[in-house]
This record gives sequence, C-alpha cells and structure tokens, in this order.
Amino acid sequence: MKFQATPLPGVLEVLAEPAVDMRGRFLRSWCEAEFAAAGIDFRPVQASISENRARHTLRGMHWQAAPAAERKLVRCLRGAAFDVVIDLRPASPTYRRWYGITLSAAEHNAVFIPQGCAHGFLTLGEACWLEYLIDAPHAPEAARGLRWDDPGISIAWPAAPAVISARDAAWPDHG
Ligand SMILES: Cc1cn([C@H]2C[C@H](O)[C@@H](COP(=O)(O)OP(=O)(O)O[C@H]3O[C@H](C)C(=O)[C@H](O)[C@H]3O)O2)c(=O)[nH]c1=O
Repeated sequence: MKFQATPLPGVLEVLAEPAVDMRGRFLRSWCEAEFAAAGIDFRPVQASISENRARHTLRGMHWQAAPAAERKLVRCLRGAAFDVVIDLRPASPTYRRWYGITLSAAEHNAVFIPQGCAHGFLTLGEACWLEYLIDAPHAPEAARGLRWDDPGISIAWPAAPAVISARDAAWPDHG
C-alpha cells in the first residue's frame, strides 16, 4: 500500500497495490507493519460496514469527543462515495479546512482520518457500502456533529443530499 499526503496534516489517501491475476485481485486493506513504516501507529479494535441504498445519501459530519477520539481508515467496498474530512484541531494550520476525496470499490483507495477530524460522505450511486476500521471502541455518548452545509466550512459537495437522517440534518454549525 502507498500513503499519499493531503492538504490536511495527518489525513492520508491510502492506495492499494492489488495483486491481479486471471482469478481477480487480492489486496492488503490494512497492515500494522506498513502503517508503522509510514509512521502511523494504527491498530483497529473495531471494523464496521455502512450500507447505503440510495444515491446521494449523506452521513456526517461526525467525530468522537475525547477521550473516545478515533483514528479511522475508511474505504468503499461497493460503488463510490465523495468522502469529506474536516480538520477540527485548533492548533492545526488547516483548522476548519475540509478535504474531499472520491472513494470507490473499483480503485480500492482509502482515507486515513486522525483524531480531531470530522468525517462524512455522500454516496455517488445506489448500493454504496463503506468499511470503517476504527481504533477505539464505540462510545455513543461521545458522538459529536456539525451540519453538512455549515457556511463556515463551505464544503463543495457534488450534490445536495437526497437522503439524510434527522439527526444529521439537525447538527449545529461549528460556530
Ligand atoms: C458509528 C458507530 C455506530 N455503531 C452502531 C450504533 C448504531 O446502532 C448504528 C448506527 O450508528 P450511527 O447512526 O451513529 O451511524 P452513522 O450515522 O453512519 O455514523 C457514522 O458515520 C459517520 C460518517 C462516521 O464517520 C462515523 O463512523 C459514524 O458517526 O451503528 C457502532 O456499533 N459502532 C460505530 O462505530
């Protein structure tokens, strides 16, 4: 796997290096040693799958408050999604900046999200599934969010959401 920096410090695109033969592809989706060699101490304790039926389903923008903060590796297992990370680390030079990346099952690219960043995505087709590898146990009481169309963040989504949960539609601006 290859690790590519993004404009947000610590947010990385992780590119697969599939072994391709006449049967198909085999690719390493996570490797403690390869992450460590890239300077990333990432040991997941939870793997989750987000199955989304409709095109332009939006989930986000979420993060977990300390001490339940998470590092996440997110990839698309089916279809494609516009995936967005927002830097919410006050000491970061890119504080309150966002970065978007298209994740697809065809590319098998992934995005590594450090602690202190909000995450969300918009599906780009029907039947879009994403997999999360997370390095902290789920803590519902630590869930935090900001609205997907926060004017102070101004994410350039490819489309408005057609499907969004009431909770996600009701998050406040980040202020
Ligand atoms: C997030 C999470 C949820 N769950 C259970 C709890 C609920 O019974 C169910 C759905 O949870 P929720 O509605 O919070 O899921 P999303 O709205 O998709 O939230 C996620 O989507 C955004 C885009 C994220 O980046 C986060 O991983 C996460 O906030 O899965 C778990 O068991 N473990 C988990 O880590």
